[in-house]
Amino acid sequence: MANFSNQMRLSSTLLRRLHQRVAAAVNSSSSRNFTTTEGHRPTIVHKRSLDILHDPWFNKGTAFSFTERDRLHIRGLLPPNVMSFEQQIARFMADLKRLEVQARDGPSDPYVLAKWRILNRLHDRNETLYYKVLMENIEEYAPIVYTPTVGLVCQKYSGLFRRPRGMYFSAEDRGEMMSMVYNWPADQVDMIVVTDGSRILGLGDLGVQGIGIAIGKLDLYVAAAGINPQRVLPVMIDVGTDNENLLKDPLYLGLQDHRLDGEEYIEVIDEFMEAVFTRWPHVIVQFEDFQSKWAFKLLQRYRNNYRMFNDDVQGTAGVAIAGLLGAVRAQGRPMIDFPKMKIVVAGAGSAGIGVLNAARKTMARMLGNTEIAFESARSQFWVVDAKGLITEARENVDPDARPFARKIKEIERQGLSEGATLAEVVREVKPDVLLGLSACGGLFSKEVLEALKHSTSTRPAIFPMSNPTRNAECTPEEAFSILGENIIFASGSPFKDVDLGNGHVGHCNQANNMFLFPGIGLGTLLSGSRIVSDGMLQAAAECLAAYITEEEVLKGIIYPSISRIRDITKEVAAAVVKEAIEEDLAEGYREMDSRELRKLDEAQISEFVENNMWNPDYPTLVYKKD
Ligand SMILES: NC(=O)c1ccc[n+]([C@@H]2O[C@H](COP(=O)([O-])OP(=O)(O)OC[C@H]3O[C@@H](n4cnc5c(N)ncnc54)[C@H](O)[C@@H]3O)[C@@H](O)[C@H]2O)c1
Ligand SMILES: O=C(O)C[C@H](O)C(=O)O
Ligand SMILES: [Mg+2]
Repeated sequence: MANFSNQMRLSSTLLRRLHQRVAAAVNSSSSRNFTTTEGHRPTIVHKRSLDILHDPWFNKGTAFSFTERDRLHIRGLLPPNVMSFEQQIARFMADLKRLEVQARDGPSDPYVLAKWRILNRLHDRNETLYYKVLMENIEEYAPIVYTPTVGLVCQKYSGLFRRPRGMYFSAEDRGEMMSMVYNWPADQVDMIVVTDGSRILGLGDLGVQGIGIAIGKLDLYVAAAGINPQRVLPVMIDVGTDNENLLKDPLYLGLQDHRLDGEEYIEVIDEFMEAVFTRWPHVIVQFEDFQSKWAFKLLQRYRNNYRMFNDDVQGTAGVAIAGLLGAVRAQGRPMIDFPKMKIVVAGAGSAGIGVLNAARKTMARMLGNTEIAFESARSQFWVVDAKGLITEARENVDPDARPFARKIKEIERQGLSEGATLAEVVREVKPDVLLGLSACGGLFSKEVLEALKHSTSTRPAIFPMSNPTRNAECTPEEAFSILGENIIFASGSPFKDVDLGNGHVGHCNQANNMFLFPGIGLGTLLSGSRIVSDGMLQAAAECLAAYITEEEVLKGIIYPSISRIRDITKEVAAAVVKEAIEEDLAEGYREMDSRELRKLDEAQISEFVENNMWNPDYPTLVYKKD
């Protein structure tokens, strides 16, 4: 008994001391005061902006009200849906429970998400270490921070969201963006990747959750292009969502309204562009995963006035051209034979049309760049979308696809008609290349691949370029097992090489715009070009095509391994700088003004690029009072 009461006395003394210590700490702290339990006196804080969000004592995350967000300069630094405490708890619990469900789904699912979470926490804690880890293990972790896992992350973003990253501009922020942009703490921003979340990979409309793709792309900007991580900005423009599940989901972090459309939509994007280019006149804006309907329109609207490009339209086109030229070489033929290739493309969205336009232009250039050459190149393509083969007989054909609609007479001679299935088209056309940008997993079915056996090519090429993995039009196992080893295989998401037995290996290339966009961005930045010209994009694609040696190409290797991404990015950036100088677009970067730039030879341009790439090393820190 005596012992027990002694213990009680001891613990109450301890408690009292603890209280005294906390009270003393609170009183002596200059930045932290606490509300007393009695009443609702405000807490005085001496911080604003990200410092508040990064302080576990004060941070309320998505529960900050709009007036508080304005008061504390954090408007735009959080997703727009203000959540209650109860909703926050429900979101956290749903995420925790989901992990248990996934653990029963199969071994790979929880594994990749768990890796993403661990990497993400490191990203929040120590960026230098994060990028060091990513760069030194790029083959292993690019598929986690980028395609395909980033797709899963976007799908589950409401649950995974912890510390905000990047900026959110929403339809509710109309009229406010010019001031909101100053809430971002960095005075210099080199690269913005922006999405409206309307077509994330092949996963459709993911609304505000699409911010994950902008973050993933910028990870590659840092790791591959050496853009300083303090100068990248992922942006989500939340104009609502047409995803019915998200509209109903009480835990969704974005605006729960249908998407803005027409003029209203354009006004929001215009306002965003004006705001970011006002604060950072030299920034480069990469448009990412906008639905096709807007991808082309916005590109045309901004490309002559702003430093911007659309990765899905232009980056993908360049990567595909490089691969197609590789596929010609892999047959032991010279690149100049490219205009003879018969190409079937499944998918006529932003990516498919981007590839078709660029391939047609490349063919025309090789044929002398005349009107006739451009016209005749058109007949090398057969385009199949969700409604089948596109012909001139199609009603309401999308204006961007119209130039590729086949003439009825032509296709009748080939035994085809409007809306013919992909298998029918492949059977009749016997193409050299079958390229998929349809977001339709398994589209290259057994029947389609069997039909490709009759290709007139000595080494047909199969490009199931849709992402993520589940959306790939076929797997390498399916392609190699049906068509044998004498093919070229290139997919958008990574696959492992296939063991074909007897020491033979079916090589899996990754045909992903990651081999171009970081170099296009870096080259544009360092050249100081005011726009991203067709010539600069073409130079980037040609550089990628030339990067692969004759020996590799004959082995079926038409893209570099991702382990070489930093090196190829440096080369691509140098090619872009060179082209910008030749086109007289280069205005220079920092002390390297346009005159100095023009004096550089090829080797010096490469050196200039390399010297301006950020490396993850710890600098020495010294404290200095403001
Ligand atoms: N590998 C890369 O670098 C890369 C780059 C960009 C886009 N992509 C992928 O390409 C895919 C498409 O992107 P998008 O922006 O063009 O999308 P989108 O939605 O604009 O276009 C999809 C197109 O596929 C067509 N389609 C749908 N079902 C079809 C079917 N059964 N048969 C034939 N066509 C069909 C649609 O009619 C449409 O024309 C996505 O999965 C995306 O991840 C890959
Ligand atoms: O994000 C990728 O992996 C490639 C491409 O931009 C896509 O939209 O699929
Ligand atoms: Mg994309």
